[in-house]
Amino acid sequence: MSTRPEDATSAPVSLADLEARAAARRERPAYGHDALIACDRLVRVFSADGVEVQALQGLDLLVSEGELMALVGASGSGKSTLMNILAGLDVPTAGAATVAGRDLLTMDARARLTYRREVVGFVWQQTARNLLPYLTVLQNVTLPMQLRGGRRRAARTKAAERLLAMLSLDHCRDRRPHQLSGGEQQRTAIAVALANTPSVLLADEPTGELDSHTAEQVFAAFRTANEELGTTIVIVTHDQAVADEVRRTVAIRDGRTSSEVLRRTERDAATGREALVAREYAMLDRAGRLQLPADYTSSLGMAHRVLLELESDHIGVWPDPTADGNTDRGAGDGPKSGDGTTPGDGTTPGDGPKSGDGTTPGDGPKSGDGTTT
Ligand SMILES: Nc1ncnc2c1ncn2[C@@H]1O[C@H](COP(=O)(O)OP(=O)(O)OP(=O)(O)O)[C@@H](O)[C@H]1O
Repeated sequence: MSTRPEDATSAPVSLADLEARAAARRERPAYGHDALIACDRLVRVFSADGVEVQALQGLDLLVSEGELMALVGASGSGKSTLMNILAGLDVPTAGAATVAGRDLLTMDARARLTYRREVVGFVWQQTARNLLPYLTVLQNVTLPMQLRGGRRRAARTKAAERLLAMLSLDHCRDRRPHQLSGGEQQRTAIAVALANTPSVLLADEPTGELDSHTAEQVFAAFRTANEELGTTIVIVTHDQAVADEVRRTVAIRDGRTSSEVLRRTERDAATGREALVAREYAMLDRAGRLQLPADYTSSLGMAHRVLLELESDHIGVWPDPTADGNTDRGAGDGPKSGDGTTPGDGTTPGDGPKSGDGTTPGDGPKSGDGTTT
């Protein structure tokens, strides 16, 4: 049975009730309080030739310590803008962003420099941006340690050699970047980015210029860093193979996080076989906004206005029955159960969670929905 908002009994609210609500809100932990990266309604507006471009339009993103995740999105969706902000190279117009407890909006120039040297490491697509051509691999890796200061030369060399060994680059130690393959250059870039043991490693299209086999090796280096050093890693990528390899892929659309794919290994109860199952989730932002996938809405002719119905365990979304082309159903008819439009009857997108399958609500659509790999 549906529970419409107007069904709720509206008892008078006393001043004491309001005070209790306000106190409960104050005591609630802040948004993203336990995340390593927390972006809260992040906005970045660029002005060029008198025209304003809203590159980020209230983007929310939380990344936990120790995660290895990918960011994907069409060209112009705002990925690089976000990465530049997280790297401390750009400042958002509005919103809030913290990384490892550093407030990215209020840092002064000095704090920003320390942040870039010690808290984040980055790997860019272009090798020229990652490595100094006239230094050897070992010198490239020890340079950030030297700039940070505090360690003797022998300790720096030892730490750099450990990183090179971890990333299978020992043989490249004394070579210059032009004497390395594309994959070795990017793995060296990872070693440089890890030199000062940052909390977060950011990578913008790190496999963009590599063939698939080499890209695999570079991705393996990120995984090694994540597993052996516990570094939190965020990779912007167009490479579906990379996106498929991580447990969490966040999609950015029009300057906001729009959907997430979470992957986990599940064992088939009947066969005992393990399989990687991927599920796509839509993101509900802090203002309660939800971006429905464009292919879902267009397949049902949804535009501008949709009908919502609150059920005990889900919310139904239906095309506006009063819109042109939907005149067969009267205004306000709403989706009645048993009329063939109720979720679960196989006619709604995604078909909703199935009952009796032993999974909890929120598990999302089951195999056969196109998201299972
Ligand atoms: N410095 C700038 N001045 C003006 N507009 C900018 C600037 N940087 C980015 N933009 C605009 O902001 C939007 C987001 O750009 P961004 O580079 O973040 O997208 P992206 O998702 O990284 O794209 P791509 O995958 O092509 O690199 C685009 O419309 C872009 O033109």
